[in-house]
Amino acid sequence: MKKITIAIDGFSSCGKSTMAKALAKKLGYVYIDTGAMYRAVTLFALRHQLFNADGTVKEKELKTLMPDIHIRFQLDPSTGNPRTFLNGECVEKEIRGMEVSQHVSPIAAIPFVREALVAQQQTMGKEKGIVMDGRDIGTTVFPDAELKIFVTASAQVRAQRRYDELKAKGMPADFDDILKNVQERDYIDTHREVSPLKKADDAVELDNSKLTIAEQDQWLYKQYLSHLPV
Ligand SMILES: Nc1ncnc2c1ncn2[C@@H]1O[C@H](COP(=O)(O)OP(=O)(O)O)[C@@H](O)[C@H]1O
Ligand SMILES: Nc1ccn([C@@H]2O[C@H](COP(=O)(O)OP(=O)(O)O)[C@@H](O)[C@H]2O)c(=O)n1
Repeated sequence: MKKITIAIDGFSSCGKSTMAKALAKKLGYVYIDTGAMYRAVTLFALRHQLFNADGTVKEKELKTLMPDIHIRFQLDPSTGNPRTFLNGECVEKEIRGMEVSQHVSPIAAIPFVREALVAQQQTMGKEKGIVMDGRDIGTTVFPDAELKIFVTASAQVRAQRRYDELKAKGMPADFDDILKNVQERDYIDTHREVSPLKKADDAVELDNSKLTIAEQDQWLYKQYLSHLPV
C-alpha cells in the first residue's frame, strides 16, 4: 500500500494527538506531536530564565542558545507511545504541565523558532508514512499532504478534557485556569504573523465535541481510506 502524509491541525486540547496516535498505530506509520517540540523549547527557555517578568521572551538570548536545543522522540516500550527527549532527558511529564502551557504560545510565535522546528519536522516526514499533528502542518509543514484534517470543539469541552487528563495523571489542575489558558493560546495561535493556526483550504473539518474517542477514530480511518491515491 502506498504510504501517504497525514496532517492533523486544530485548536488546543481537542483530541488531535489522541486520534493521530491511534491512526499511526493502526497503519504502522510514524506519529509526530509537533506541539511537544514547541513545549520542549519552552521548557528549555523556562529553565534558562529566558522569559521577562511580563511573559515576553528574551529572543536574542534564545536565538543564541537554539543550536543547544536537541529534541527527539523515542517509543516507550511499555505503552508504544512516543516520549519527548530534550537534550537526552525524558521531559514528557514536565512539558505537559500548566507552566509550560502558559508560556508556549509566545515561544511558538517567534519566527526563528518556527523555522528551526519546521525544518526538523519536514525531515522527519520526508519518507511519508507519517501522521503529524499541530497547528500549521497542513498549511506550512506539509502543504502537499494527501490527507488534511482540521479539528475543532467548544472551548468548554476542550478545557474539560484537559482538566480530566491532568487530574487522572495526578497533576495540579484548576478548570478556570485551564479554560483561560486554552482561550489565550487559541487567540495567540490564530493571530500570530508566522503560520497562524487556520484551516487549510483543502482540509476536512471535524467538530468532535459530541464524538467519543472510538467514534472519532472510526471517522478518521474512513477519511484515510477515502484519501488514498488511486
Ligand atoms: N472525543 C473525545 N472525547 C472525550 N475525550 C477526548 C476525546 N478526544 C480526546 N479526548 C481526551 O482529551 C484530552 C486532550 O486530547 P489530546 O489528544 O491531547 O488533544 P490535543 O492533541 O488536540 O491537544 C486527552 O485526555 C484525550 O484522552
Ligand atoms: N505545529 C504547531 C504545534 C504547536 N504549536 C504551539 O505549541 C502549543 C502547544 O501545542 P500542543 O499541541 O501541545 O497543545 P495542546 O493542543 O496539546 O494543548 C500551541 O498552543 C501552539 O502555540 C504551534 O505553534 N505549531
